[in-house]
Amino acid sequence: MSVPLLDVRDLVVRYGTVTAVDRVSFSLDAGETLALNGPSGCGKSSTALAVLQLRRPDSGRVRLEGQELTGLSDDELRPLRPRMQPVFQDPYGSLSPRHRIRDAVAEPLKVQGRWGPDGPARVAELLDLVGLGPSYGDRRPHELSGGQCQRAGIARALASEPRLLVLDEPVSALDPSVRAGVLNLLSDLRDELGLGCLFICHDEAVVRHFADRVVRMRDGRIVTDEG
Ligand SMILES: Nc1ncnc2c1ncn2[C@@H]1O[C@H](COP(=O)(O)OP(=O)(O)OP(=O)(O)O)[C@@H](O)[C@H]1O
Repeated sequence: MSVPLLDVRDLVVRYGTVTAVDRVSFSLDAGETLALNGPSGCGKSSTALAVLQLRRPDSGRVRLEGQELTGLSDDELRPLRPRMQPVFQDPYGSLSPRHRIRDAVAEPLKVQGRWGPDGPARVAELLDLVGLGPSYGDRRPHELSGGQCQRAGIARALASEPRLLVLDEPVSALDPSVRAGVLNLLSDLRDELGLGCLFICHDEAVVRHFADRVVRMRDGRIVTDEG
């Protein structure tokens, strides 16, 4: 039996007396999109943060490609973090306003020791992959539209060569006219690169269109798991 890309078991996240995520379990394969859907406050973002280990879960397990993440120290997690990359709702929030897009996309390559003579070409390739021509590399985030900026954020995430994208409402802040373009880009990347996508989304129509499977949450718990 093959190991799932992501396996989450009995995940619990508490904020004081509030149990935001209450024994949530699901798994996700490479090349698959699993949506977490449900009303505001049901625990979707807390689940995403706990999967990414940006908010350590109070209990439960998170395994990425069979490797247990919970219980690892920050130092032990660091080399594994590139494998799981977040894309958040605010397209401008993930990019420093001071840096040109080219530098934002190059940064993970440099930090991870993968910057060499072919670095600039790799950055151009990543921008092309998300539908941004090379001239966008010269711009700063405020010189891009929300949709273009989200594309640049996706290019930066891809620079880490992730296996898993955790997409937390990636199109909710965008103009409705550009949402479909960004969603289609994400589906194409998922298919081309065999990425697993954990897709947090409150919009039922978007979820139906984009996800292979849907996990619905309410009050921190999973209420159904379709598919
Ligand atoms: N940092 C925090 N401190 C205290 N309580 C929090 C914190 N973050 C979330 N919560 C609470 O945890 C519960 C789940 O919130 P969470 O943001 O995970 O849900 P969500 O489904 O993503 O909601 P939304 O769609 O509105 O972002 C809510 O009751 C929320 O008020």
